[in-house]
Amino acid sequence: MSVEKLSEEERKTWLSALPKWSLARDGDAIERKFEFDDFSEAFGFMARVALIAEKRDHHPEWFNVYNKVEITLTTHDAGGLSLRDVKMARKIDALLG
Ligand SMILES: C[C@H](O)[C@H](O)[C@H]1CNC2=NC(N)=NC(=O)C2=N1
Repeated sequence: MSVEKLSEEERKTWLSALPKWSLARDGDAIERKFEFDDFSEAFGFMARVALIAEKRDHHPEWFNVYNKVEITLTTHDAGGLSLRDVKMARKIDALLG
C-alpha cells in the first residue's frame, strides 16, 4: 500500500492535535510513554493496541518493562511519518479515555 510521508508543515499541524506524543527520529516518528499500575495493566493495554494494529495492518515499535510501555509509530512503507501514524496514535489515545 502506498502512503505519503508527511511534510514538515503537515507534521506540525497534525502533532498539535496529539499533545501527548512527541516527534522522534528527526521527525520520522512519534513516540509516547505510558505508565500503568502494574504489568497486568500494561500488558492488557498492549493486547488492545495489538488488536488495533493487526486490524489496520499498522504495527507499533514498542518497549515494555513491568508497568511501563513506550510506543514509537512510523510508517516503514513511507520512510517516515504518515497519516497512518497519526490515526493510530489517536486510536491508542482513545483506549485510555
Ligand atoms: C506488507 C505490509 O502491509 C506492510 O509491511 C505494513 C505492515 N505494518 C506496518 N506497520 C508500520 N508501522 N509501518 C508500515 O509501513 C507497515 N507496513
